[in-house]
Amino acid sequence: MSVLLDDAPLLSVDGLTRFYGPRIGCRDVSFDLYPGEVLAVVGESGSGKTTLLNCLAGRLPLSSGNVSYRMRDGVVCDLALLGEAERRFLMRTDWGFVHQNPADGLRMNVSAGANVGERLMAIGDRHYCNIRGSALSWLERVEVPADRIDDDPRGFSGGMRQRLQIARNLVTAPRLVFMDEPTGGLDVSVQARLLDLIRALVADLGMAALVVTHDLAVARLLSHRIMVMKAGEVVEEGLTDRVLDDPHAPYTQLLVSSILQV
Ligand SMILES: Nc1ncnc2c1ncn2[C@@H]1O[C@H](COP(=O)(O)OP(=O)(O)OP(=O)(O)O)[C@@H](O)[C@H]1O
Repeated sequence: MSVLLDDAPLLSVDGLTRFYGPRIGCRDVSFDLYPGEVLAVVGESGSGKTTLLNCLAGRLPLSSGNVSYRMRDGVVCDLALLGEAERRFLMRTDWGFVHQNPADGLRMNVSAGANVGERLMAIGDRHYCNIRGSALSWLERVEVPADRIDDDPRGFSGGMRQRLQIARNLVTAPRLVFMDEPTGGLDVSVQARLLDLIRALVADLGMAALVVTHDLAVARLLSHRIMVMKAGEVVEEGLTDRVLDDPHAPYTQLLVSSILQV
């Protein structure tokens, strides 16, 4: 995949380190993410992918390092200095977070339409007809049948729930979306359709995304760039096709040749 990049990074990460007591979660991770760019983070279980994602999304405090984000008005903010209310506002508007388990990202006891509409209300939309109309068009976009708009997601299949979670996240046109194993736990055929959908939406909306996955095929399909982690540290980073076709680090070579089960 290729992408035309803005010249200033959206997210800049410098020396991000997170310990759990004496145990390393991730150490000295640095990278820039540009608008419209999709970065995959891969590595075997315990390599620090989730820790990194949670630190970036403000769900875990850093032990050291710095994460800065370029706001819509162009101002670059140190995320550690944002207040809780500002961070929550960012999370509801300019960012999305797609969880592996849709139940973690949806309100399971409210309707599909309300799940999507709620995010619009968070950015100030109060007009019922507009909200319902946008919810309906997003449900169509993610291939949830329109006649399910008033049903709650408890009655949805795993794939439908995940598509609804994606609609809920994308309805506010976020500039950055974090995805944690977005197709994990789904049947292979459901995964393939969902991946096509995510790929098309990310490209259409021009969002940046950070996708954590243990599946190199997912990384290949979705990402422009890939970062390979081992034992909490980045061992290789580069354009996805280059890294997967010509891995330099011995660990990446093992991953690619599937000797390691990630
Ligand atoms: N809450 C915690 N308390 C203590 N150690 C933790 C905690 N969460 C993660 N760790 C440790 O941090 C390291 C990185 O774990 P992390 O969950 O980030 O890896 P991962 O690559 O996301 O793994 P998986 O793919 O299995 O989710 C591991 O050694 C793990 O045991």
